[in-house]
Amino acid sequence: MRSIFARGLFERQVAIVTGGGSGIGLACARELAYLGAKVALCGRRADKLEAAASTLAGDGVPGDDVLAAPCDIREPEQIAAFVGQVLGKFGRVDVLVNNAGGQFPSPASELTPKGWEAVVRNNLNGTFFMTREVARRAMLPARRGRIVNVTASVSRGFPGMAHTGAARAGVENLTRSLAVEWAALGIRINAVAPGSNIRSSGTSQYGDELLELARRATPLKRLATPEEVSRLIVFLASDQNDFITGAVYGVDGGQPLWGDIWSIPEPDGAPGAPPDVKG
Ligand SMILES: CCC/C=C/C(=O)SCCNC(=O)CCNC(=O)[C@H](O)C(C)(C)COP(=O)([O-])OP(=O)([O-])OC[C@H]1O[C@@H](n2cnc3c(N)ncnc32)[C@H](O)[C@@H]1OP(=O)([O-])[O-]
Ligand SMILES: NC(=O)C1=CN([C@@H]2O[C@H](COP(=O)(O)OP(=O)(O)OC[C@H]3O[C@@H](n4cnc5c(N)ncnc54)[C@H](OP(=O)(O)O)[C@@H]3O)[C@@H](O)[C@H]2O)C=CC1
Repeated sequence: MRSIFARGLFERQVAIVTGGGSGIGLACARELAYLGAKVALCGRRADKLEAAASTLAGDGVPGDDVLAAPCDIREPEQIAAFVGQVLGKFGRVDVLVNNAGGQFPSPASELTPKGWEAVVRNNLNGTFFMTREVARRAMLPARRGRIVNVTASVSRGFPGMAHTGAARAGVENLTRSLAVEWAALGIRINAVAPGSNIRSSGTSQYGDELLELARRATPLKRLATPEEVSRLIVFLASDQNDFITGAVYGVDGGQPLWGDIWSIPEPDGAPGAPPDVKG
């Protein structure tokens, strides 16, 4: 485990990382723990969380400084129980990384109400309910806290995954609203938007073909690691960040600026045909 930040940066702090069992979330949890934080991870699958706890133990993090417990962020009762567990064990929450999320590819016209809702609940509702719970029970009473929402690169829309595009855009706007509502209350809240070019447990499920397409559509012409995302999240989550709030940062190698980032059919009509202008 390595970090560009000084050991002890998060000494005596407690950090929740949702989706901390894999990928970007696990990279954040490892870095935060390396820098001195006590970390609480959640996800739906207990086996992934157990493996993550073993990884942290392998990094030399004392078992007492780690809590890894199942919690589906789509279920507000599970969020309340999880936050209660964290407060019961550690007594405070200084950092919340809302990283859990995901979706499935589908043409918008094929999305069922259930599929749409599953993705909006997973990304927008879950992020808000976790944030609200942590803020009310820990950060607002303490008048301090750092929240980082992990979204996705959706500034050009997300054709082929409209549900997640809408949900992530919702999280970005939520980030701005809460930044202002809670600015005077010691809380800073920002968002980090990875491109589809981070090689992780998440993107591996989309296959090598998509990752190669993403690489080619990236001006920097390479994929990134979860650790390259986590170091920005960790900075925004630290007390060293006091003057940035309500911001959304891409970690994407310039991908939103150029190229086709996602393989879907051309819109209806002959590719390249000029619009049918009458008159
Ligand atoms: C590459 C681009 C950049 C992004 C990268 C990343 O994000 S990396 C991170 C990537 N990591 C992740 O994405 C991980 C997290 N993502 C997930 O767990 C899922 O995408 C989830 C959010 C839909 C929850 O899933 P779940 O199984 O718990 O959900 P549920 O049982 O509640 O079902 C609700 C309804 O959703 C529908 N539906 C579901 N799947 C599909 C599908 N493949 N196909 C079609 N439809 C699908 C279906 O209608 C289903 O109802 P049904 O027909 O069954 O009655
Ligand atoms: N890698 C990339 O290129 C990109 C990633 N992102 C986003 O970054 C975040 C991390 O992704 P990444 O690490 O790559 O992928 P992963 O699939 O490895 O990470 C997603 C994590 O979220 C957890 N999770 C998903 N749904 C829920 C839920 N309802 N409740 C609790 N936990 C949940 C998963 O655990 P479990 O299965 O146990 O629930 C998993 O640990 C996600 O929000 C993802 O959408 C966005 C754009 C690009």
